[in-house]
This record gives sequence, C-alpha cells and structure tokens, in this order.
Amino acid sequence: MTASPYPRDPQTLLDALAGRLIVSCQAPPGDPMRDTDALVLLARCAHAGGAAAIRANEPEAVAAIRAEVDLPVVGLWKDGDTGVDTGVDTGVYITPTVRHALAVAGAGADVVAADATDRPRPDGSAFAELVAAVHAAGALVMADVATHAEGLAAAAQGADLISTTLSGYAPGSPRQAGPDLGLVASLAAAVSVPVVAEGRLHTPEQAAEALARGAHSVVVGTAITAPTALTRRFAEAVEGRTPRP
Ligand SMILES: CC(=O)N[C@H](C=O)[C@@H](O)[C@H](O)[C@H](O)COP(=O)(O)O
Repeated sequence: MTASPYPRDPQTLLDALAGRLIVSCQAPPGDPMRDTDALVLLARCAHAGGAAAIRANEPEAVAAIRAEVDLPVVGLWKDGDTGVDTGVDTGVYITPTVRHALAVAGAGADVVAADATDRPRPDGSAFAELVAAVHAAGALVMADVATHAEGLAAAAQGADLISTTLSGYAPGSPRQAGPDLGLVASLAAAVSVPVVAEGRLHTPEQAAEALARGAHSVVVGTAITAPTALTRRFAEAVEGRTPRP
C-alpha cells in the first residue's frame, strides 16, 4: 500500500472537499471498463479535469488509484447483487461488513463509504461498529443512505459524511429520473456533518444546484466515467425506447 499523501487530519480532508467535485470511477461487472488500469486512467482524467477526490470500488482499484493519482480516495467494496438495473431490493451491498470496510481502509482509502440504510448487515454488525473499526484504522466514514431518517441515524452513529447515494435504490426512497435534491436539502438542514449529493447527477447544472441546496460536495459517476451506460442512453433514445434513468 502506498502511504496517503494527505494528512489524516479529518478537518483538513473535509475542507479539501468543500464545494468540490468527487468523481466516481467504477464499472459494473462485465463492463469493458472493469479493468484496474482503465479505472486508473479515468481517475487521472478526473484529476486533470479538476476533481477534488476519487470514489472507487474494491480494494485493488482503491490501492491502484491511491498509488497513481494524487487525490484523496473514497473507497468502497460492492459485494452482492446491486439490484440497480432490476429495481429489486437485494439488501446491503456497498461495503456490507466490517471485514469489507477494513479491507478498503487497508488498501489506502482516506474515506470508507458504506451502506448505512436501516437494512440488516450480513455480518450482523451495527453501523456504529463499522464506524468505530474504520476510525481505528485511520480513515473517515461516508454513510451511504436512502432516506432522511437514515441520514440522521448515521450522523448519530459517528459518520463523518452523509451521502444520498442510495436514494432510489433502497426501500423507502422514490426512484427519480434525476438526483434527490430534496433529500440533500433536508439532510443539510438537519445534520452538522457534511452532506454529499450523489446519484443521478446528470449535468453540471444539477451538480451546482446540489451545492446551492446545501451539499458540501457532489459525487458524479455515470455522467463522467461510464461510456457504456452513456452510449446505451443515446442508443435507446435514437431507437425510440425510453432511456433508463
Ligand atoms: C446505487 C449505487 O450502487 N451507487 C454506486 C455507489 O458507489 C455507484 O454505482 C454510482 O455510480 C455512484 O453512486 C454515482 O452515481 P451516478 O453514477 O448516478 O452519478
């Protein structure tokens, strides 16, 4: 593992993300971009374009990006069926257990992103246990939530940032075509930790609007780093089919 070039002082890291863009460099299983070297290239492009941090999936990609790109890394480990395409609730899959979280921290992530919905975790752990383990490993925790109540609970359990990542992908949250800016605004007004806008931010204008609604930072993935999904949207539109959100 390469040592992080960033001070692990939490406030310094949070300040570096204030009002800034985090680019999610991920690819789903079976996608041609699901290749560590390709993901590193995406992260380098994000850095060159002005991103303040990279969000990356799986310890191998986290470690490679940490080694090659001079930016903080928000790491996660997706394990299990995401249900993103089917809309079926498949349970917790973003950094589902303490073991996954410690592996991501051990790979060099400055921040570990993990599911903080109110669904049961496969190892039976409480979210607060995951937070304590990650803090002991020297990293911060980004709580990926779907609802306002989950955001409040995650803040109370020690999360350092709350992200709207799972709105539209977990029970209790509406699947919208665009970002859940209502959740961003309601959480920003209710918690003292930074709130991150994430999920279906399709345009620069939506990203700027999220900051205006109180977000500390914005995470953009598909609109920047997913050529297969972007091509599919255009192909579906020109073929007269309804593009997926
Ligand atoms: C729901 C889920 O599993 N979200 C994942 C979280 O890491 C990623 O697949 C998303 O790409 C990321 O949240 C950014 O969102 P968007 O690609 O919409 O800009």
